[in-house]
Amino acid sequence: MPKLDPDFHQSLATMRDVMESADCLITQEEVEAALDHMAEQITSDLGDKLPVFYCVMNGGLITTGHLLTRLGFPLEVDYLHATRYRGGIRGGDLFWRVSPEVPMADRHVVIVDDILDEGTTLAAILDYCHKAGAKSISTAVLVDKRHDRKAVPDLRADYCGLEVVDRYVFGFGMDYKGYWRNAPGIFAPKGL
Ligand SMILES: O=P(O)(O)OC[C@H]1O[C@H](OP(=O)(O)OP(=O)(O)O)[C@H](O)[C@@H]1O
Ligand SMILES: Nc1nc2[nH]cnc2c(=O)[nH]1
Repeated sequence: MPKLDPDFHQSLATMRDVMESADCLITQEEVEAALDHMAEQITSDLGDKLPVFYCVMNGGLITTGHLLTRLGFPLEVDYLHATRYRGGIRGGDLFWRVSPEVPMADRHVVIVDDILDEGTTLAAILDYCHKAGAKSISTAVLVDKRHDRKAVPDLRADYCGLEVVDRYVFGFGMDYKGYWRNAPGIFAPKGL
């Protein structure tokens, strides 16, 4: 019989406990309503522009999927992978893992991410889009975290679903130490 790995069981128990004891900040119903509203605004602004949507992996995956199925107009989808938290709960230098494949030049570009926190990630991606010659650049984030530590003062997304308090959050694409991106709503670990 194979030996059981004690670290595995410890991690499983810890991650179950994180979810069970977490505070639910935003319910799935509230997230869905926010996505409906974002989709209406985006449709009205970009519905006749054949835009390209770029998902910021990994966190943007779930927001992008839910948002795109609400958009009833022709669009293209691509992704880019830039990360600065890399499984931790504090941001570091931005690391570009994968650059976009669909060229941005002369296109209406929409960047989709899960969260605008300090804004370092979004600011760097905006810079990339400008340099790549996008015709217009729009940003869509599911949540904006309320605090005064933005990398660029007053940095905002063009389309923002919800605001969250200044706590480390997970769910709907956002991870806690790599886990629980699948949590259906937005949660904060107890005590964080
Ligand atoms: O506004 P900022 O403080 O720059 O943080 C926001 C970014 O942080 C998260 O990504 P992360 O680097 O954790 O990578 P991930 O998408 O793989 O979780 C999130 O998905 C955003 O892209
Ligand atoms: N999961 C997660 N990722 C982040 N990236 C920046 N802020 C956050 C946060 O609060 N939660």
